[in-house]
Amino acid sequence: MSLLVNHPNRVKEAQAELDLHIGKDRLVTERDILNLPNLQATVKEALRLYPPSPLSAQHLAVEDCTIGGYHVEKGSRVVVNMQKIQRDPRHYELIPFSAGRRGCPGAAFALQVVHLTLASLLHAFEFSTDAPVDMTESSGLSNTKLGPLQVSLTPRLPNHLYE
Ligand code: HEM
Repeated sequence: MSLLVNHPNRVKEAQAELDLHIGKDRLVTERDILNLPNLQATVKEALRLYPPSPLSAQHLAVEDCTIGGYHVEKGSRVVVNMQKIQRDPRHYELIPFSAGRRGCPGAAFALQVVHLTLASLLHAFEFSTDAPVDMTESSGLSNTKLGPLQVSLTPRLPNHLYE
């Protein structure tokens, strides 16, 4: 949402897609998400630039192995810097939920909730701020904005849909 507020044209694009597929006479439902490629791309880009978990969990090497040309000794603990990889054009991969056998088992559920929440907010409200949103991140294992997001919301659907 913070990224979108800083890119008003992308908000307009996302809202145009919502108005086309859903209209203004009803609210978004989970079934609509498949028809919203622009919304899905927006979520992917936000997860690429600001993965909620920038580093993977620690993974223990159970045997000697080679990763990307580096020798990893049995017993080593390996942490993957996913945020760095996602921003590096030489190694670009979209892996906000990590990957492989120990990748996030909640990924499908998380995406379902994020898509529906973002779509519902964009469909139902216009967003405005006095100044660009400060994207400074706090330090820590999870990726949190240093300051809260403060925006003014204006309804953009008929009154009865907010009852
Ligand atoms: C946008 C939301 C979420 C993101 C970005 C995320 C990301 C991650 C990441 C990066 C890992 C580490 C995987 C690894 O190191 O290989 C992880 C692990 C895990 N996540 Fe999520 N997660 C999210 C939401 C959820 C939800 C909603 C659930 C449960 C309903 C969940 C349950 C778990 C569990 C149980 C693990 C540990 C898996 C294991 O060690 O085998 N996550 N998640």
